[in-house]
This record gives sequence, structure tokens and C-alpha cells, in this order.
Amino acid sequence: MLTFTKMNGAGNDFVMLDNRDGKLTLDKAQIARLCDRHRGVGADGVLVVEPAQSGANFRMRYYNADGGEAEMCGNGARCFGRFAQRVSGQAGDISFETMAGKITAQFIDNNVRIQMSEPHSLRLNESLDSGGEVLTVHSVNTGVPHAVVFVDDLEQVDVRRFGAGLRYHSHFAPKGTNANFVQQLGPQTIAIRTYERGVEDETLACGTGMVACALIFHELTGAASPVAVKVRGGETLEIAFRQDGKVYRDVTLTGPADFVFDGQAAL
Ligand SMILES: N[C@H](CCC[C@H](N)C(=O)O)C(=O)O
Repeated sequence: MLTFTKMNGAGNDFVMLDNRDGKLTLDKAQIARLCDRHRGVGADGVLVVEPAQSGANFRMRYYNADGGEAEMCGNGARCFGRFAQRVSGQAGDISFETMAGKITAQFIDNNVRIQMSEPHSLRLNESLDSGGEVLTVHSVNTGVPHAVVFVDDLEQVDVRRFGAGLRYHSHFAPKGTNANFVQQLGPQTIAIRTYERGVEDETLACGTGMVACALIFHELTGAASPVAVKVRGGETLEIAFRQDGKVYRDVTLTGPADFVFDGQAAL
């Protein structure tokens, strides 16, 4: 039996595994089965605590619901910090390595603030066909790749149709991208919906997607930091940043990371 903890980061939900002893080996099919909402535990992804290979406290591995490993997960990183703190009994900030760089988690009341890796590959105003329509698409990598489209009414967007159209678009091949749709609610407030690569559906929240949308919102409107981002699950999270010329520094994502239950799963 596999001992796990289920966590929820603003509606993005995860199976958490403690593999600090290095004894756990799961293949892609087993991870996908854990995430299956009918045959398994059910989750958007799996996060695994491993020993650090350099100066951090831990190493974070992230796997999407399809079992494939991804470089980073923003909501997952908040949950990872909270989970690593619990299993290790370590007080104070938690640092961990990811495929996208080193992340630090700070614990602020019921929220977790993570210092994101430096965003890159920002591109604005590209015309791309998706779902049979030509969209104005922006993109940036916030640990994983994100496409961003601004719309007038989020409720009217067919996220599966247009999200999948961008996720599999040749422009983002071969790795593909996550796809976000954004509606401005105020000078420093947006609402977003996200189609996630590797989940292949809309999720209730996407942390790296929130960061991508907030930075592009700043690029297009000059919106000051911090930007409030309302997600499909109903929560509002905070993205802060500092622009140093063309580079974004001190990018942080602050929001909830909640324990849901502990369990044992047959694999
Ligand atoms: N599905 C994403 C990884 C997880 C991103 C999301 N859950 C987050 O909170 O950042 C990808 O394959 O690029």
C-alpha cells in the first residue's frame, strides 16, 4: 500500500508523497492511476519530496495527471512547502530545487508565499489560429510554458475548445503549452481560466498560469504590483513582482495550501 497525503492549492489538487528515503519508484501509468478521479485517488498532479542534490532543503518532483513529469507547478509548490515542513518538522522557510530552478516557500498565516524562478521567453501579440478562430496570443515561461489570451467575458469562453487548440498548436511544439484566458476586473485585478497541459482539461486554478497572466497584464496595461488574480475555484491570489528593465525579478505567488486527508492507496 502507498501512504499519501491529499492537498489542495486554491482548487488545484495534488497527491503528496514523501520519498526522502528514495525507496519509492512509480512509473507513468501508476502516477496517472493515482490521479484518476474514478479508479484512483483523484488529483491534477503528484508531488514527491526527495533529498536535495545541492544546497536546498529538498528536491521537488512534479507529475501531471497524465503521469508525465513537468518542470514546475506553482500551486503545487505552495502545497509542497507546507507538506515538506510537516514531514520534516523543519521550522521557518523551506527551500527546494525544481527542474525550473530553486524555489523558497514562506509561511504567512494560512497562506504560503513562493519566490518563483525568473520568467523568460515573453512574447506579445502573436496571431494564432485556435478552435477555428484567429486569437491574439501572448506567451511567457514561468517555470512551464503559458499562452495568454485576453477576453471580454470569461464565462463565454469555450476553454476546452480554444485551450486545447493552443495547447497543441504547432507554434508551441514540441513541448506544447498551458493556455490561459484573462478578463480584466480592475486596474490591478484580473480573473483567469486555465486549460492545463498534462491534465488536458480546465483546472480550478493554475499557479504558474496566474503568474503568466499577471506579468502579461502588466506588460499590456502597466498594472502595478501586486496583481490580484481570481481563479475558477473562487479564490483570489496575489502576484507580486519588480521589473528591472526587461527582466522580472522577485516574482512571488501567495495563496492557500490546505491539507485535505491522509490515506493509503493500492497500486
Ligand atoms: N500543467 C502544467 C504544470 C502544472 C502547472 C499548474 N498546476 C501550476 O499550479 O502551476 C504543465 O504541464 O506545464
